[in-house]
Amino acid sequence: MPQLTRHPAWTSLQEQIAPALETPIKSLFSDPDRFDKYSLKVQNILLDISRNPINDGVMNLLLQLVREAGIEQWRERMFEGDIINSTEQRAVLHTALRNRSGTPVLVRGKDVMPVIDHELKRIRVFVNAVRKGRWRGHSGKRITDVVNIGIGGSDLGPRMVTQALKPYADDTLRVHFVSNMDGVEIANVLRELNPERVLFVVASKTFTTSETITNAETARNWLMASSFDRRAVAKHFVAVSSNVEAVKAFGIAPENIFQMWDWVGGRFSLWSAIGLPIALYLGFRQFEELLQGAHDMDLHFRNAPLERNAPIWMALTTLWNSTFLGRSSQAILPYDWPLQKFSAYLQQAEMESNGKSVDRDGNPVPYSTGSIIWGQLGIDGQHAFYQYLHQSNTIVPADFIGSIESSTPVQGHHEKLMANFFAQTEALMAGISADDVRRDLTAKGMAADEIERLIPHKVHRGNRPTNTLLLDRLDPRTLGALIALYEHKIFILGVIWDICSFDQWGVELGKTLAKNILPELQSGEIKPDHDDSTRNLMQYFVEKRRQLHSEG
Ligand SMILES: O=P(O)(O)OC[C@H]1O[C@](O)(CO)[C@@H](O)[C@@H]1O
Repeated sequence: MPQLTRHPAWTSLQEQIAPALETPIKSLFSDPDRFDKYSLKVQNILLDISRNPINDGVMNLLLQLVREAGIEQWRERMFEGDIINSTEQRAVLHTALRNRSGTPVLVRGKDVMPVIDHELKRIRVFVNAVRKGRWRGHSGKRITDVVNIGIGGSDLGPRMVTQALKPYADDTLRVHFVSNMDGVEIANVLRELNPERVLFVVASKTFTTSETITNAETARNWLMASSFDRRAVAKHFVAVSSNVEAVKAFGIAPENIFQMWDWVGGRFSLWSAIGLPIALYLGFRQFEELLQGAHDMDLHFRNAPLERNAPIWMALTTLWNSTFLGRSSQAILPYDWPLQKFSAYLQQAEMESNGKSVDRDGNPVPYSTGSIIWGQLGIDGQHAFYQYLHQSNTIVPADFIGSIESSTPVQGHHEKLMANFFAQTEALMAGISADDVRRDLTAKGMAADEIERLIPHKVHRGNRPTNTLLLDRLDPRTLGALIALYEHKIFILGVIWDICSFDQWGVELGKTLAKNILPELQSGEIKPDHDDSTRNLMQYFVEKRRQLHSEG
């Protein structure tokens, strides 16, 4: 498979860079059909990409490029369970986890749907038992609180979704999340809980992740300290993992282990038993709705023509803005309070997947790959970093996500929120010229010399690209579709960039070094083979710590 730069469309697109940078986006709207051409409705999501520096010629070339990169073949290979995670020799089948169509999916000739359905059934039975009070704590009390212990993909998905769908939860169970190695987090969570009524879900695909195992051990000690016998673990701990032996060694009974498989990447795993906290919190039916929404998006991605295919559009706008126009970051800006964690979730999904610099064959790629994903709730961001978005010299393409109906309507709020939503994307594209500033200030009666002094500060150059995603409302099905939309975008970009989006070797080196450093911090004997800075800092840490301890 040739690298991106060898495709004919790559060369043609290079010639389009200068004109795209010189052409104001708003001038592209001289085409009266632009909005219709560059917006589409998929499930309950209206996607508008018209405010990007992309004209019809560029769009055609981008579509040619994605075809030349073999997206149609790669897409089928993914859905069909082919081994496309080449460095780990694995299939990539988060789509099978939400396959509601009843069709088989073969991995190395074996249908994986029966094991997926079996595990889903186990989740349903377990969730119903806990929620209805048939599954009780060791002392016979009803479970009231679920604590998910996991990190990265074993945390961010369930954490984001449970928050996003809070309006759909009842009062049956509370959920809490512990991911951080800093003991402050677990201490804060445990302080609020009654050990007789807690269910811990230890979520770790590998069950070797040091943060998770450390937190799980602390939770188990806390449980034991409250005068329970060891058998209590069976009623208060379940695990989700593909490493059954390690979970058993930890002391969790085999019947309390929910399975995941090596063909599910951690950051794509909320559709598996990693979603257990979601199902416990919302009930199994709502979890199924989430799966259904994602499956509907899968069908759209698989079947809609590339010309009007939402994940393809999302990928192409990012590709054009980043690899071609050099805009290396992308802001995710939800105007839906429940989507608070959405940018953090996408940060892992996209940056862990596409932050690569060699192609599938290990050759360096001569172009930038994955964007820097960041963001927060848009309305709060307006009072924090939007100044930068509007007037700095760095252009940050942004996705604006809002809903037509609030999932928790409160009189007088939603229109005001959405007025800001529409205003910001309009301002980012259109800006305000010196003439307009002059006219405004003159109308306000300001003195001419004062006006001229202020003009350069008040001008907004505009021309900043945005995508708008307008949801009917943030319900489980729509959220499922929204997440799947971004997952496919990530996949498509990986195909175009010719990188392996499904491994994450870049997280390993730091983990290995931390393992080596730990005994040195514990013993206080710092080895000479660190670089000077690391050695001196560790030495300072050890000595200062000793001193602080001795001072009490
Ligand atoms: O589920 P596990 O195996 O504990 O891994 C947690 C996270 O750690 C990572 O491997 C990165 O360190 C992620 O890819 C993963 O989501």
